[in-house]
Amino acid sequence: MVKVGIVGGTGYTGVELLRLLAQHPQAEVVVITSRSEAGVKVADMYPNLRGHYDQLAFSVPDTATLGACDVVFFATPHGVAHALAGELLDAGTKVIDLSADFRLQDAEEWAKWYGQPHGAPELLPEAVYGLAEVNREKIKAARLIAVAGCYPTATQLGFLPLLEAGLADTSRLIADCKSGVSGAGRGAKVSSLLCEAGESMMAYSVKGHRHLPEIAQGLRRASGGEVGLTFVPHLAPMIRGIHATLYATVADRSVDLQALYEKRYASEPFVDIMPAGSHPETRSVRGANVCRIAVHRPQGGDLVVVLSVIDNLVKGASGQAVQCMNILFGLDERLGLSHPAMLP
Ligand SMILES: NC(=O)C1=CN([C@@H]2O[C@H](COP(=O)(O)OP(=O)(O)OC[C@H]3O[C@@H](n4cnc5c(N)ncnc54)[C@H](OP(=O)(O)O)[C@@H]3O)[C@@H](O)[C@H]2O)C=CC1
Ligand SMILES: CC(=O)N[C@@H](CCC(=O)OP(=O)(O)O)C(=O)O
Repeated sequence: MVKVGIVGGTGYTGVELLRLLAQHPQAEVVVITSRSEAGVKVADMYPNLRGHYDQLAFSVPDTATLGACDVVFFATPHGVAHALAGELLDAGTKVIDLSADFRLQDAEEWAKWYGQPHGAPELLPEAVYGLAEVNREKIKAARLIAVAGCYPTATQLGFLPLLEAGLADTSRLIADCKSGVSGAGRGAKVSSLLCEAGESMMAYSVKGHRHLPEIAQGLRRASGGEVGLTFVPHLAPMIRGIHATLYATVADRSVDLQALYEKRYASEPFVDIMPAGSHPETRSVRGANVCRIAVHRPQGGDLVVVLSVIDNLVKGASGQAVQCMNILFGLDERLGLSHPAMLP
């Protein structure tokens, strides 16, 4: 059994980790932290977990207790893992960080986008970007994993086959993405209220969103050169889900894009290339660790449109983190993650 600790157990990604790990046959959550709910039993706060974690209670973060775990997940706001990861790694505990603390390789770029100095630049060289579909071998040997962000997961998985094959004009890529409101976290915010987010939709951070450098970093790695990316996120009136509509110019009209995508992801357990002409819905991945992709070339022209959907809390965060844990500990990658999505 892998002994698991979770820092930040009361947020949406923390409780989603608990839900997924409740069915994991080879992992046991032994520590879960919350400063505000210390002493409260997990199943008293989250009744969906009754019968699964009846003895487990929140405790204040303590590196000695967390350091006795095999792996610690950080489901915390940006900056928290910077402060604690080093001590845990020294204690021999693996760290899987769901925040963006170690996703950007350049500490100065991180500071620019996150508005604070990077708190642990010395750990950046060993941090492995947690997107199994590009980094599986590195994840196997990692101590510190920076789980890919939600928009970056949907966007990178959608663009990768085109970029790796050198088919797209990388100077002009467009990612038009919609997210459910749970992407904003559980903290109270006016913009997350039902009366603000329901029955309405809006773009935000068009000038520059902090996921732009993360996506661009991944696309540069895939294409082997600079990329020109326009990324526009939108808040959509749903709870879970990301829908990415991706645009790229592919001058060679003879390429069989369906075959290209099917081949690229043929051995990936969590990427589903849908039949030609499909329109994947976010509800088809709700609760599941799956990215469903459809590739289109409208009117047979130069412009390729890729549709990519994930559940932001599963393949975009906690499911992806469990997938990384499975790889890291030499387990079957699908453990705890093979359930289908919820419909309706
Ligand atoms: N929501 C989403 O769809 C996605 C979120 N993420 C990332 O995952 C992380 C968590 O997100 P989410 O679950 O939405 O976050 P929330 O804001 O909902 O939850 C944050 C959790 O962190 C704890 N926490 C806050 N400050 C500290 C601190 N200084 N030290 C220790 N614990 C702290 C809180 O508990 P307490 O204050 O009681 O200690 C709480 O349990 C974020 O970095 C987010 O960007 C990544 C992908 C998708
Ligand atoms: C709808 C919404 O607000 N989404 C969040 C992104 C989700 C998230 O938490 O970002 P990380 O993956 O970097 O952790 C945002 O735009 O800031």
